Amino acid sequence: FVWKRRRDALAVSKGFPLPPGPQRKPLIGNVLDLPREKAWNTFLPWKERYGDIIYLEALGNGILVLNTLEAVNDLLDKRPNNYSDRPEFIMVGQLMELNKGIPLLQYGPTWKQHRKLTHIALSPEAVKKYYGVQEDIASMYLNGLLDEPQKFIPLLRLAAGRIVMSVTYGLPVDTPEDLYITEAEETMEMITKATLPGAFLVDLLPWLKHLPSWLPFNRIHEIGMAGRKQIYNMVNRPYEHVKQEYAAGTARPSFALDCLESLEYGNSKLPKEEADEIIRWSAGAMYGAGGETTYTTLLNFFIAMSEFPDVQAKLKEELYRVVGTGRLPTTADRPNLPYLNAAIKETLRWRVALPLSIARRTRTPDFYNGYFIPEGTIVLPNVLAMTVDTKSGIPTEAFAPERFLQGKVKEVATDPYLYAFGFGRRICPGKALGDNNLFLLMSSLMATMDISHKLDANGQKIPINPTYTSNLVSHPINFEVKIVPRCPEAAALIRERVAQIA
Ligand code: HEM
Repeated sequence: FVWKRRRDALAVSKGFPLPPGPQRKPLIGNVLDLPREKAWNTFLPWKERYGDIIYLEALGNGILVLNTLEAVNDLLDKRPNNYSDRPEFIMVGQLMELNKGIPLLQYGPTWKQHRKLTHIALSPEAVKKYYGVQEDIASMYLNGLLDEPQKFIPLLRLAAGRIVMSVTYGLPVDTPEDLYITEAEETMEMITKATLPGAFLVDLLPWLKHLPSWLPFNRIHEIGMAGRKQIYNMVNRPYEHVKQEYAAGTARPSFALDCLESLEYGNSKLPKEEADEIIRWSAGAMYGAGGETTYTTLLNFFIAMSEFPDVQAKLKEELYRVVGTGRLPTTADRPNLPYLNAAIKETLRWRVALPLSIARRTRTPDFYNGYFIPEGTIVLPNVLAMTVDTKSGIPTEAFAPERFLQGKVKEVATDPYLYAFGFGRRICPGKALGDNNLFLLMSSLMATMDISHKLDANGQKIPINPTYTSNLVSHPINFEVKIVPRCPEAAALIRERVAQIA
């Protein structure tokens, strides 16, 4: 550590300063400048003060905030060997062993093996076989809304969870909540809490993990082991289920089945146990990565539709004109729905689900635009800053799909697909699948439901002022909207569609 600091200092003294940022205090650096919650809100105005890249230091750890797409592309896309590692999480990653899954795996041969499987099983071509499952689950969600519209949030969680479970393990679309899904939800909640900054002292002082477990007051290993058990259950149970079905020849199409076949499970060049481990953990990573992101983006869509009824009216007009009112939209309709496609982009931009993406870490020292970036620096793409639209002329706070439509504005806003799903070699491998989730859920909601503010006893609109969580995936909580079928025929359409599900 001392050697590293010396070398860093040397480079700085050679005329390469660290990037600009708030003044660092001796020893503690910028600890007092960093908020405990939603750091992205603090970073946003800093862009104006310090520029496109900002450097901070907290207890000896360097943090680089990249405020523009250009800086992110220059470093994460064009220098992948140096910018594709993840920061080390001691409690969740090492002690609970979550770093066996793709999102936390360090860039290297094991990560590459996992990613190869995701390319085979989640490529835009491969995920076409899940369109039917996604359409079924979207219509089941609408059916749930007919019966219990006030439960639109838990029902959405269930729908997002079912899609991931069906796609990953081939579980039936009506998989009951208590079969794997509740367990996965509880595990994800535990992981989310454990990764909040400051949750565990051992993440700030890694040497604590070497303290023997028998020491009084040392609960690090006990907590780590309990978390590990929970994570192992989440990863193992559905995988063992699909393996049994595979052996019996009854497995439905799924990510796990594709992987088992592509590695010619049991007959692979890789030793069987190694192949087994790779499939188990690459499948096990999907729930955490795919469920919450879909759910969060849709919640923001519900808010936008209530707050911007004129956009909702335009979406409906387009759907009635293109799809008609006699059936629900399917993925095949997508190319004919430009306004809806622009609304999906706008939902990804308006309240971006991962405002700081997923952090990276530099492997070696680097130089960029005359600045020095030390080895081991945590790199945060400031995606929130990228969502600020200064090009189209439409205020950035407005929910306006028009900002992405050629001919409607002088210059279209930056395409959110360039930042919402990550960057470079670690870009989201579930992008095609996740994007189709968004399309099907949003289009079928617009085709059948009216979404608006709830009214109080005096008939006044109840304002929607959600709080946003401070998690990696920041979702809105504590809000309500009114959801009603647009007409009895739309309700009947949903019931008929659900009755067709085998
Ligand atoms: C609206 C939906 C989604 C959004 C907005 C989203 C966004 C992201 C982002 C921002 C990253 C970080 C990439 C980086 O480090 O540069 C990521 C990674 C990842 N996503 Fe997604 N995602 C979505 C859906 C999904 C789905 C449906 C799956 C799989 C079923 C999935 C699987 C993954 C995995 C495995 C990673 C880790 C990749 C790695 O570290 O190499 N995502 N996603």
